[in-house]
Amino acid sequence: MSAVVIDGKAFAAGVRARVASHVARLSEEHGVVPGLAVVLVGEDPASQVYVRNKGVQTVEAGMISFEHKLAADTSEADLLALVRALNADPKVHGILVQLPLPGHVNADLVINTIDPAKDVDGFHISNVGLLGTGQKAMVPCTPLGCLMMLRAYHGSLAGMTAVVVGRSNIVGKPMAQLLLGDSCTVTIAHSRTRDLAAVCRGADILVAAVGRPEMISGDMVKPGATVIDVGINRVERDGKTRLVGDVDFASASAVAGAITPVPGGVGPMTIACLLANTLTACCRAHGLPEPEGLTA
Ligand SMILES: Nc1nc2c(c(=O)[nH]1)N[C@@H](CN(C=O)c1ccc(C(=O)N[C@@H](CCC(=O)O)C(=O)O)cc1)CN2
Repeated sequence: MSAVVIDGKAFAAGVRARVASHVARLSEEHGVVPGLAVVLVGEDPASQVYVRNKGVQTVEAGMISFEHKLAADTSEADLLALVRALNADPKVHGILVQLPLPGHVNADLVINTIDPAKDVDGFHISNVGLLGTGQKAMVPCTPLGCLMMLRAYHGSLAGMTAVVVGRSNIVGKPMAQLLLGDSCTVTIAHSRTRDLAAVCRGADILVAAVGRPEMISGDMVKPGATVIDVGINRVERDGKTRLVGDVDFASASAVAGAITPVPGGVGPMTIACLLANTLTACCRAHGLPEPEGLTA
């Protein structure tokens, strides 16, 4: 293996520490404490773990955590009523509805009912539009985390060729917008891209967000490229469940210049950036200066 392994766990700890020190100053100097409300509908085991970790890390950062755990058969109308109540609550600066939602609920409707200023996931159509037009937005946490790590590793990204494999609203599309905003030349590739391997081999920065275990192999990586693996896939190996990314780490790390592992790469940055977004939303709500280096 020749690639530098980018330690997302350590990087995320640094982001959380910076958030915590800004939160402490906010409370001392202005008497303001950021509040994050997380809504979980149902009992999906992975979602339960993510929501628990969000609550713990919110409190560790000195913020207030409001958890709303609703039964899987909660009606769409009741969920919308809760979102509207959180919109109106001045102690709540950030609102996150954990995805996926049960099938009987219209996820787009729920997300678009969140006050865009409190939409710390950055999924509301207003924030999507603001990001796409280069205006001040709430930025989705996972792509924001990837951008922070890329900036820290490279300094300027200007002029680099970036390929994002995956076109989801949560990761692929906002990631491409952020890289474009940092003056990369960006291609969004996907499962129907012709000669995907050749497209990927053109990338100085290769972001894999396809949701297919170990699909990106070393022969698809340009020598020296930076590979960011957003995938979180649970697979059965030798009778055990293992977590793997969308990148085949063994072969890709032999070719890449730098690579994020799974676990311990992009994943921990998702919650760290959620805390950063909650702090940003709180500062904006109170007309206070935003924390530097924690936004796009
Ligand atoms: N409303 C949202 N729902 C979901 C989001 C989101 O950003 N907003 N993202 C994912 C889940 N997610 C946070 O919600 C999340 C995923 C992964 C991790 C993480 O730290 N992963 C670890 C491994 C953890 C494990 O063992 O499972 C890693 O990669 O090292 C944090 C948060 C879907 N839903």
